[in-house]
Parts: sequence; C-alpha cells; structure tokens
Amino acid sequence: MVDRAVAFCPGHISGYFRRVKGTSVQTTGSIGAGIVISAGVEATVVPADQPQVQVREVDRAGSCSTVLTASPPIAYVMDRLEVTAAVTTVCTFPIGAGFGLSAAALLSATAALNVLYDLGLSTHQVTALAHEAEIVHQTGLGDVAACQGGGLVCREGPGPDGTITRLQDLMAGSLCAVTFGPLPTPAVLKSGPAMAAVEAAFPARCPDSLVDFFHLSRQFAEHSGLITPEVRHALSLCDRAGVPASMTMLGNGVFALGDSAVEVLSAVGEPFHLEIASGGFSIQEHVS
Ligand SMILES: Nc1ncnc2c1ncn2[C@@H]1O[C@H](COP(=O)(O)OP(=O)(O)O)[C@@H](O)[C@H]1O
Ligand SMILES: CC(C)(COP(=O)(O)O)[C@@H](O)C(=O)O
Repeated sequence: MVDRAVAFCPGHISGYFRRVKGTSVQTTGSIGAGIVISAGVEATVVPADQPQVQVREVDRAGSCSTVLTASPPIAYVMDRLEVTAAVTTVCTFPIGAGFGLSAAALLSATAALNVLYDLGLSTHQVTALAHEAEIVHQTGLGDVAACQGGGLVCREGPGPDGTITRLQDLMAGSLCAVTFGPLPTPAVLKSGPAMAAVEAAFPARCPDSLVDFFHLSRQFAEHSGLITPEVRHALSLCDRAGVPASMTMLGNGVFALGDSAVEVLSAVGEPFHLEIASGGFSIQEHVS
C-alpha cells in the first residue's frame, strides 16, 4: 500500500488549433501546434475518505496560496476511477492563462492516483482518461495529447492517438510570456462564432522550425478574432523590435522569442521565462 504519490506534468502553450469532433471522446479534440513548457503542475495524492482537491499557485516571491478548493475535471477522474483521495496540485504559472495547466493537472493527478491505488493503468489509459476529463469539461482540446512528450509539437489528428510530430533540440534562444489575466477556456470553446473564426484562421500545416511556428501562430491569432487590446499592444511592441511573438491560446497573453523579448515585454508586464520541456508527464515519487 502506497501512502502518498507525486507526479508532474509540463504545461503547453498552444500556438494555433482547430477543434475536431470525432465519433468518440478519444477521437475528439483538436489539431494544431504548440510548445510543451517545463513549467507545469505537480500533483500529490494521499488516501482520503472523501474526494478533495486543493489547487495551489506559487507566486514569483515563492509564496504558495490556495487558489481553488475544487476542480471538477479532477473530481471527474476520481469518480471514473472509483477512488477517493486528497489531491493537491501546485503550479508556478497562473491558471487560465493559456499555459495548458488544466491538462497538466489532469495528467499528473491521474498518474499519481494510478500509483497510489496500484490501479495498473497503462500510460495510454492514464492519458486517455485525462483527455476524456478535458473534453467532458471543455477545459481544453489538445493539451493532454501534446503533454505526452516534450518539444515543439504538431498534432495532425485529434486525441492522444492522433498523429503527433515533435521537434526537439531546438536552438530556442530565450522564450518568454506575459499574461494580462485569465481567458476562460470553456467560454471560448462554447462560443459558436469564436470557434468558426478559429476554424477559418487555422493554418493547415506543421511548422518546420520554431521561427516558422511563431509565424504560423501569429497569422492564426491575427485571423482568429481573439486578440484583446492588451495583446494587440504587446504584439505591436514586439513587431517594432523585430521580436517574433504571438498570442497564447487560450489565454489573454503573449509569448515571444529571442534575447530581446524579455526587455520588450517587460514594458507591459512581468515576463515568465519559458523552457521547452524535454519530456511529458512522469511519476516523481511514491512513499509506502
Ligand atoms: N493546476 C490546476 N489544478 C487543478 N485543476 C486545475 C488546474 N488548472 C486548471 N484546472 C481546472 O481546469 C479548469 C479550467 O482551467 P483553464 O482555464 O483551462 O486553465 P489553463 O488555460 O491553464 O489550462 C479550472 O477551472 C480548474 O477546474
Ligand atoms: C487552445 C486549447 C483549446 C485550450 O488551451 P488552454 O486554454 O491552455 O487549456 C488547447 O487545448 C488546444 O487544443 O490547442
């Protein structure tokens, strides 16, 4: 019997996406491209008589605060697994800002629950359940599939079994992002007009480099109708400085590439330094 299990999953910044409705949850999701980032979610699970979730964010000063005391997608996973546990998730990036933290929370929590109760789920089954929870709650479409591994990810088919190509060992230089506040993913995914504009803006190819990814993502953002005034201003500053930049999907924020990106975005916020993750979710420890 394991007394505690801990798992980690990286986050994901989606550059462009298009929803795909399949004949099942596992063939429903999105296609598109994004970068898996090393900042994500650590989930710690311990046995409990009732399902409980504490969602914690660690700010730049290192202080940890509870930002949510419930997470319907994680509660859904416990219900589907027919287990009860006290789940605590910790992240260092803000939730709802387009860093794919809902998916990261689901993958890390599901992987940890699997170990805690020795459920014998395969990695594929853990991923499938996390993806199901995202689709059912409309908290994301393709992040779970992306976070099965690291790198610059292009998803050409929906769901965890869709065709995925990853560019690794990218000479990334420095990557950073600023956020101007949350953009509730479910609200956008539930909007017919928004999703029609997203579909029309979708660039139907994979990027062949990081710079190409920024180019395709920016084209998508410009045609998606999703750019907010704060994002527009930040993108204009980046354009003037010759810094490749685009909008974090779905978040009210900007991510940018290059050594001068931090300086440029510092004019509009406090940039988060981004590292491209080399791998996907993993078990950190389990204590018997
Ligand atoms: N770190 C987390 N831990 C637990 N649940 C989370 C976490 N992040 C998101 N969620 C769940 O997913 C829902 C939607 O989050 P979302 O806006 O998609 O965040 P993001 O854009 O970072 O993926 C939240 O209301 C919450 O229920
Ligand atoms: C862009 C989005 C639909 C949502 O991403 P997030 O807001 O980070 O959950 C993503 O899941 C994708 O399919 O690309």
